[in-house]
Amino acid sequence: MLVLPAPAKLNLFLTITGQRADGYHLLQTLFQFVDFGDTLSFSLAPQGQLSLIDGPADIEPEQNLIIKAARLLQAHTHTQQGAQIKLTKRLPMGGGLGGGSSDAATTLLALNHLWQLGLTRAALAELGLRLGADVPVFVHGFAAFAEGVGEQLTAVAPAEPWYLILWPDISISTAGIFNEPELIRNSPKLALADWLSGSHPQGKWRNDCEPLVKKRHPEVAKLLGWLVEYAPPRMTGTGACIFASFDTQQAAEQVLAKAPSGVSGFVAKGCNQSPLIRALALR
Ligand SMILES: C[C@@](CO)(OP(=O)(O)O)[C@H](O)COP(=O)(O)OP(=O)(O)OC[C@H]1O[C@@H](n2ccc(N)nc2=O)[C@H](O)[C@@H]1O
Ligand SMILES: Nc1ncnc2c1ncn2[C@@H]1O[C@H](COP(=O)(O)OP(=O)(O)O)[C@@H](O)[C@H]1O
Repeated sequence: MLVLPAPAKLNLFLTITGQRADGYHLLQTLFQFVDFGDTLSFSLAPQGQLSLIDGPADIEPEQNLIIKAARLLQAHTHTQQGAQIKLTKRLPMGGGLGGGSSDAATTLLALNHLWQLGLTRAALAELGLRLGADVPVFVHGFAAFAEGVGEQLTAVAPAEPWYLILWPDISISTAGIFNEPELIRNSPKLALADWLSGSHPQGKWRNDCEPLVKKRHPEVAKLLGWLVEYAPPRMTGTGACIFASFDTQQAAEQVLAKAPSGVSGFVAKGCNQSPLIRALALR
């Protein structure tokens, strides 16, 4: 049996610089992983059979990105092999932590290993992009400045602080936010060096989705207003998760312990190499 993590990602900043003809948005974002997420277990099954244990009840197995990733790999390689996959879900869905995309990436890497397919990381990332714009960064597993729809990656090494990650009890649809006419879509496109030196005119840690999400989801605005009393808060992706960085685990835990009722969260360490890649390298 192969047991592997599917870590969360944070968008340390995120701007939208335009839109493609197919409707997808052009982004500039900084992805970093944290050492907390879902866990997946894989064992071999005969005759191409695929099954998922403990998938979220509100997602049909065939709609789950885990099964979609496995089927895509089967179709691409014509393998006759199957798998039984068990999911331990810890990340909130629709939280901007990329849990579904991370589950898909872990599935692609795990089954490539288990089925001995020999596909390269680049080939798996290309397949993954068909499942979601966020999948390639999880397949490559290095902290990255991303452009395009989030798939053009440049490795970077931002500081690795402790993060407090919090969310109100809501789920936000990524497609819903990207479909809103009011969304900021014309941020200036900056060179990576300018981003890193903090010379963005609208602030180094900007997230263009935040003003709209705050307007549509007052719970997020309220939580950002609460966290700012302790540390500068940011939002990841299209929300609903918000986060702040701390020098120590203890400092982050102390704020978590004071979180208002109805708010969930965890403390995790930022990591520039994904826990998934680390776990695979140790095998
Ligand atoms: C916004 C980001 C930032 O990291 O994070 P999340 O908030 O979802 O975690 C991602 O780009 C999300 O990636 P992912 O969640 O894989 O999105 P997808 O499934 O590919 O797309 C969902 C929908 O969002 C819109 N979409 C997504 C990405 C993008 N660059 N432009 C878009 O317009 C499209 O309408 C698409 O139908
Ligand atoms: N294994 C999975 N885990 C989470 N969400 C999944 C999964 N498979 C499909 N989905 C769908 O993908 C959507 C986006 O999920 P997720 O990646 O967790 O959030 P976000 O894109 O906001 O970071 C969910 O609302 C759900 O409908």
